[in-house]
Amino acid sequence: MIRLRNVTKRYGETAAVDGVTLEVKEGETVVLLGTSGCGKTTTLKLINRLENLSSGHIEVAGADIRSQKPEELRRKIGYVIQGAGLFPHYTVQENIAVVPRLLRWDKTDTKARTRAVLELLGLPPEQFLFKFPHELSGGQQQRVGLARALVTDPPVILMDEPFGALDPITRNNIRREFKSLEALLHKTTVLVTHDVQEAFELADRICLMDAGKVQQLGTPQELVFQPANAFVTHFLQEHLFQLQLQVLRLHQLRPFLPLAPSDCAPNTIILPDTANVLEAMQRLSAAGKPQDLFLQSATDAPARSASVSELLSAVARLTPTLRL
Ligand SMILES: Nc1ncnc2c1ncn2[C@@H]1O[C@H](COP(=O)(O)OP(=O)(O)OP(=O)(O)O)[C@@H](O)[C@H]1O
Repeated sequence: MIRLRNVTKRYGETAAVDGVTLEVKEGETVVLLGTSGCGKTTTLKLINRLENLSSGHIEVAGADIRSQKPEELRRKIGYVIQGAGLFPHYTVQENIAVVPRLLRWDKTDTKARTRAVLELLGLPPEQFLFKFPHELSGGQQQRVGLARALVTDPPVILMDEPFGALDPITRNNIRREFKSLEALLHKTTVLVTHDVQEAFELADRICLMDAGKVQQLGTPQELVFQPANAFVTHFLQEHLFQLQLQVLRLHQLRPFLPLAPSDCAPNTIILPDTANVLEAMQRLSAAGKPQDLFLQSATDAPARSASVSELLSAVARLTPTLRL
């Protein structure tokens, strides 16, 4: 759906983006991750032509971006920026209608679609349509920003630090909601963040950048267990144990876990074996007393159960097998 080939952007002598090759498949979420100044935002802006390429090629939906007018290209792309970027003197309704108005949509259609998209994002229209941005919380503003990007139902969404301006708790909550949003499920998405946790939570694949170059493009599990070079190892080091637990699914631990007893204790925590190990640990520790976890499987594989220590020792036995 989006293809970057050997993309470079120079500002004078500096290459902000330096020979980036990257493909984002239809329906996939790729997260551009890296420290400040590594070229994430510039890469995003090259895709929707807010910046022009110095060299290389970018295709969106099979067509070279330079073969189409920027307005035409941007019709296929929703863009969400940090701090939502709402117009302060426009109401929520007017903010969301900006693009439909440019596209000369029928007013009744725009209103209906605006209401639908607000509902989708958990903002009851009767309560929010006529509010101004300063009357909204940061999280609500962010959702309006997302509504604005989604209102024309574009196949591609670009997001630049969409949760960057929020406090950590709101950020976590919105991120969780956002992940389960039906409206975003099938969109081809490129999201920029410098937050490692956020990248690992949201990405199908992560593109880790440094100094304008791609250091590794891979699934979260590949980055953790098969880092491409010393930079990747060093970048993830601080969070490594948590990331390992986050990328491992319970079903991967199956061979190393005891068979469940035939009678499941009444206070057992039941989780599907597609859940990640971190979630399982969090559930077990939140219980406040020793409990067992029961793994529920969609297949008819024999049932497994585990205590915290059994989970940890299964992780220790599995992880060496995942390294190159
Ligand atoms: N318009 C510009 N003119 C000159 N240099 C620029 C311009 N835009 C970006 N740069 C430089 O290009 C490099 C990459 O910037 P970019 O904004 O893409 O990084 P980033 O990874 O998104 O950083 P951040 O997380 O801080 O937003 C930086 O060194 C920046 O100073």
